[in-house]
Amino acid sequence: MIATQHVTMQLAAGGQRVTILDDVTIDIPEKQTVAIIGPSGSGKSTLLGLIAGLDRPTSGTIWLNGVEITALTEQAMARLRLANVGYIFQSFHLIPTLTALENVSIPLELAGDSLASKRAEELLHAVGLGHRMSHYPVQLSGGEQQRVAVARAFACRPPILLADEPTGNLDSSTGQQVIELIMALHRDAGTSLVLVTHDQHLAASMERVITLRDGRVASDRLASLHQRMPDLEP
Ligand SMILES: Nc1ncnc2c1ncn2[C@@H]1O[C@H](COP(=O)(O)OP(=O)(O)OP(=O)(O)O)[C@@H](O)[C@H]1O
Repeated sequence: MIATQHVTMQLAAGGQRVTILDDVTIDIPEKQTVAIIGPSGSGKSTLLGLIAGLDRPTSGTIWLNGVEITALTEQAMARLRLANVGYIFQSFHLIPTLTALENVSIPLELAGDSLASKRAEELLHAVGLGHRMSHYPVQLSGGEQQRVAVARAFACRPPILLADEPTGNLDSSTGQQVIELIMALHRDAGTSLVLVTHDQHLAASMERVITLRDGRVASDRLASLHQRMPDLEP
């Protein structure tokens, strides 16, 4: 479903070339839940952005749903992203001049859905915001804005959901509600879920935990069911 092969990312900073990702090879099957963890600056967000096709690696290849995205034009990449990838940002990234309903409708309209507005309404009801549809982002709390962003990310029923510290700007109980919402939608829609987080507890609830250090994969572990659900009887 998601594969990176020998992905390296270098950027110029202060007149020097800095290696941000170094030979990253990972393979994520359909429907798997994955946490990417690691120290600040280890390359987590950069890797997620490359998987989403928001940027291109210096070398190496990336495959989404059987397509080598590193070989696509910008236009083809945008089309593929719309159909395959939902992305949730730490700071919500809603369009401030559009209402909640319009923010969720946009990807559906871009995908040519003739019932975009109706489907966006259903999604906002599903995330508990049926009473906030005509509110602008500034009129919504952080948790509400993130729920709109979650509805938007799931709008086109993408097979891949990427989230970059989705609870980073929320208090712990609001963050927990947003995670429960993401997990419920993930289960319903059968998406793969790749989540960057600093939260060890959240990481431990994913099926697999990939740790980056200095731009390299330092460890890649499948969690046992007991680690993920400690209350389960042996
Ligand atoms: N446009 C850029 N130009 C130069 N260096 C960059 C650029 N973007 C990111 N970096 C550097 O790349 C490294 C990795 O950044 P990245 O945001 O991927 O790390 P991260 O693991 O997500 O960090 P955090 O947990 O703090 O969000 C950092 O050292 C950062 O300073």
